[in-house]
Amino acid sequence: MASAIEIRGLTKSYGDVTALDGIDLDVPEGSFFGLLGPNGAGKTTFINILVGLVRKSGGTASVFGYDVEADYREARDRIGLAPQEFNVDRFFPIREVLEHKAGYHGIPQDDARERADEVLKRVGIYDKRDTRFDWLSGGMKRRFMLARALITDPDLLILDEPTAGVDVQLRHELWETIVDLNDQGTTILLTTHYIEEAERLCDEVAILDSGRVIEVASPEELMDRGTDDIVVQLRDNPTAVPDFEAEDDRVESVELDGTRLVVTAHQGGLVAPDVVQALDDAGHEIVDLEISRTSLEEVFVEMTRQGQGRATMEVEQ
Ligand SMILES: Nc1ncnc2c1ncn2[C@@H]1O[C@H](COP(=O)(O)OP(=O)(O)OP(=O)(O)O)[C@@H](O)[C@H]1O
Repeated sequence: MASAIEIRGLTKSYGDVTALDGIDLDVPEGSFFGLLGPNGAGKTTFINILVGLVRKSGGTASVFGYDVEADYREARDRIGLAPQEFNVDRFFPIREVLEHKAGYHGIPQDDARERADEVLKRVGIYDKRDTRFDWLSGGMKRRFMLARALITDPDLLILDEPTAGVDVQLRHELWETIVDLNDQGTTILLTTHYIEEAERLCDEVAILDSGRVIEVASPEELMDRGTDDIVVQLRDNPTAVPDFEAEDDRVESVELDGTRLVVTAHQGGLVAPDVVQALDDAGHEIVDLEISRTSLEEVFVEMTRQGQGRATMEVEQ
């Protein structure tokens, strides 16, 4: 599949600080791609290089085959960016802000009005079209940021923490809108501190830590790397249970505490039936069984722990 984003040996230094330390990355066209990393990992720097706000120190970066510096205009016109910060002109009605933005990207005035109305409807704030940005609620501001990113009908939509600080209801609405866009072919690059967001939405995630890509995988693959707990409640009080560790190399540890048995294993869902069978064969009656899956968050924290312990991810409340 062609790449929407192709990065080779990308570096960026701010004086003594190395923000990006030789990144290689391919984001396939049409994918929903997550960029995860603790604070200071280099995510914003990466995005800013793609949209021409920051000049790279070395390496190459292209968007749909256009170099982000040499072919700046072509590359930039294909990208819609919803940044973390509200960098919006606050003195004009939001529909006008959108029309200006469209004009800047070469969209004729009549089409610009039509597009502005369309994207405002799409994100559900059309009735606020004559309101100034400052007068919108926090959630409406987030919606507006998405509308502004969509005004040029981009092939690549970059969302830098699009749901930061919004309530659960709106988060789900924004997710729906974004998934719709992806279904229609828009490539999405998402950074988020909400691990659940990445887990739900992304086909693939890259984990960035201290300016390096330490992993690229699907959320499922990453979760399979962690261990799950198979918790079995037995009726009797056995002194010994079958040697699960010796029988299955996916099993990491076994702990028996009275009638409670905990088998910690990779791919717990697949190991559990064998555990049940072995216990049954050994004559133990099972009263209750529960599998607690490792979360992407646990895997993430483990992977980025070396990065000076700065991993600070939030969990949705
Ligand atoms: N303009 C700048 N001048 C100097 N250092 C900078 C500048 N911008 C970023 N940095 C540094 O580069 C590193 C990467 O920062 P960046 O903002 O890209 O990380 P991030 O992953 O987006 O973090 P966060 O999740 O906190 O937004 C950090 O050490 C940061 O302090």
